[in-house]
Amino acid sequence: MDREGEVVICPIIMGTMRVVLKLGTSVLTGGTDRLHRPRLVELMRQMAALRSAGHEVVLVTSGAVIAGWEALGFPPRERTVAEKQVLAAVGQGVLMHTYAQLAEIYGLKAAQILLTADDFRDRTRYLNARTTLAGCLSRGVLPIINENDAVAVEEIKVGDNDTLSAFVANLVEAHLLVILTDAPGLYTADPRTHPDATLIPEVPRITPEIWALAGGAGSHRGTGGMQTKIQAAEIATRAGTPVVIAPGDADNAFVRAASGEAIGTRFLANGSRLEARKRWILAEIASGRVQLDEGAARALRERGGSLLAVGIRGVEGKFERGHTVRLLAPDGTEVGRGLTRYHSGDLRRIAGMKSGAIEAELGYEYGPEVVHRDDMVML
Ligand SMILES: Nc1ncnc2c1ncn2[C@@H]1O[C@H](COP(=O)(O)OP(=O)(O)O)[C@@H](O)[C@H]1O
Ligand SMILES: N[C@@H](CCC(=O)OP(=O)(O)O)C(=O)O
Repeated sequence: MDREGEVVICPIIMGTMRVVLKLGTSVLTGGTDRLHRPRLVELMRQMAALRSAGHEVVLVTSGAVIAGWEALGFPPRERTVAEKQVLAAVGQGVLMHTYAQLAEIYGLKAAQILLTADDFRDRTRYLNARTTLAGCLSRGVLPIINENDAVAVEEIKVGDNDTLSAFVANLVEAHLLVILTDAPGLYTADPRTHPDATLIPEVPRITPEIWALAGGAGSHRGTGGMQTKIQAAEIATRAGTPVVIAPGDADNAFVRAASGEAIGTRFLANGSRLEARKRWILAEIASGRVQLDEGAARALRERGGSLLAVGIRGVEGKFERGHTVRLLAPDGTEVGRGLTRYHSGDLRRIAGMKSGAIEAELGYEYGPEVVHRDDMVML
């Protein structure tokens, strides 16, 4: 294999970039019911080309369930959760073995990292995952991530790998997230059902109109269709990471997207890159909702204040101290997200109270700020 020649086709990108690549089932199968090996070879070649040009690549890959289907011979459709988990458990091994072999061809070592929602919710696990990923990258190892489907039940799952890839992009503070799929990008409507739909090359901001473009779940093999891809773009761009959704079968698609070439749809970063702690707050799955009154919403938005109990009108959901909650203005818009210092039961009791009354009500207090400014991300 002419590796030298292949590496040359990666155009020069200034500085070192850390790029997260997400490969959906649709790309890995090429529309079939099994892993499409030639396609995997080609994608690994592109990852190796970026690495050789001095960039860091983190792969988030689907494909465990489909590989399990290939190995065991029964399809995932209409199977119980336990049966799908068997497919994923068998398939993940096959998938990883395939990647490890391909990586070897290009002189790369691959590492498997399986994550679930708890790894983003729990600060210690989050930091552990970050350390492992950083260690892999600094040693030139290619981290290959999937959801830990074999053990994750619905309640603790991220649920789809588009969202997982955005969480990972946050975790590693990526400069770019590239999502390769079987569509040429975001279209004005689902191109499967609307042949006259056209490509949207750039999305400066994710508005309700953009959300409305996403049809339901995509192919019968994929999980979330375009909806979860827009959700991923929203999570990543809010933290300052641009996102490209591009066709996995296009020539050199990953390298071109990483090089800034116009391919697929590019979602521009929303503001500057967030600091690491705030990325964690954004990446975390919000456990509850706190409704603010007009004055509190204004204090947070205009004066950069912390949230005090007196400005809280209502509390929804069950959450512990230190969990992320959504902060909602009276009109229902999300003002921001932050780590709460009081659990949901306590917060219901002290909502609307002046700070001085908290201790008398609860018998203790964790300070006047329910969500401190330093633990908050404004949206
Ligand atoms: N507005 C849209 N633009 C492009 N594709 C869309 C749109 N709405 C829905 N889709 C569907 O999303 C599918 C890709 O999602 P999915 O099947 O989950 O792929 P993957 O396995 O790559 O995650 C496309 O095949 C397409 O049919
Ligand atoms: N974790 C699953 C894939 C879940 C998923 O989101 O799939 P896809 O929509 O194809 O990216 C698997 O490995 O089969």
